[in-house]
Amino acid sequence: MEVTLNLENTSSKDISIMVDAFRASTSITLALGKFNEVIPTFTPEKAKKLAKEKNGILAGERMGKALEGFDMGNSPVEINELNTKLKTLILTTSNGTRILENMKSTVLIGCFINAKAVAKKSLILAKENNYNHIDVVMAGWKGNFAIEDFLASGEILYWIQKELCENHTIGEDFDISEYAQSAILASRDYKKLKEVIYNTKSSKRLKKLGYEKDIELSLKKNINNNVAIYNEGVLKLFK
Ligand SMILES: O=C(O)[C@H](CS(=O)(=O)O)OP(=O)(O)O
Ligand SMILES: [Mg+2]
Repeated sequence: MEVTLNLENTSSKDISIMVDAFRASTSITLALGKFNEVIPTFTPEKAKKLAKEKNGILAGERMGKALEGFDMGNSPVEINELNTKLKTLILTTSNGTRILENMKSTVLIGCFINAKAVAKKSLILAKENNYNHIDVVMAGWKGNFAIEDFLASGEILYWIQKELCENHTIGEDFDISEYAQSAILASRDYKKLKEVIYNTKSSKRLKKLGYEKDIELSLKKNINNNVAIYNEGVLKLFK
């Protein structure tokens, strides 16, 4: 079993865990507690068209700001407070949903709030399908490194490493890349982690737009067991 970490593009044909802590992964994870399915689109135009066809809630942002004519932006707090009978959420975001387009492996969605759950599910999926490569893929910001995704990936990788160490021998049965090991090490001091993330460009941009509560919620560790799996263009709960 090979466990790696990448930015934006996956190196695995087996399993990729897309990590966009602020905010697409957190939004999708919480949305699957409200909706049967989340359909990510790569453009706002496609999102509008699909929302009509599917009679779904239309959610999306660019640069953090809710898109004109949409029902809502990409706020996990707002998604969590939704009260709707509709069963489909259409979501288009600047980074997280966009990078799904090029992923040819089985894709799970990870973030701080479901880190332990997505780590466990990825190993179950690997075992069931005889997969040998789990790649954690940071969404970043417009192709650039974003520390919140690095540290959220570190939390997910910590649980993958813990599970593997309990049942296997490192270096013989599995290998964790040095990049992935760096994320695990960097994510261990939770107090320091929150301090650093609250002062990032992403946090400053979201605070300026009035989304401070999204930052707070997205940084909570392991409060939710929803794990989304991406199949034929649709995100559903991986049961
Ligand atoms: O909606 C978000 O939080 C971000 C946009 S930005 O980084 O705030 O500009 O999109 P995401 O695709 O969730 O990273
Ligand atoms: Mg983001």
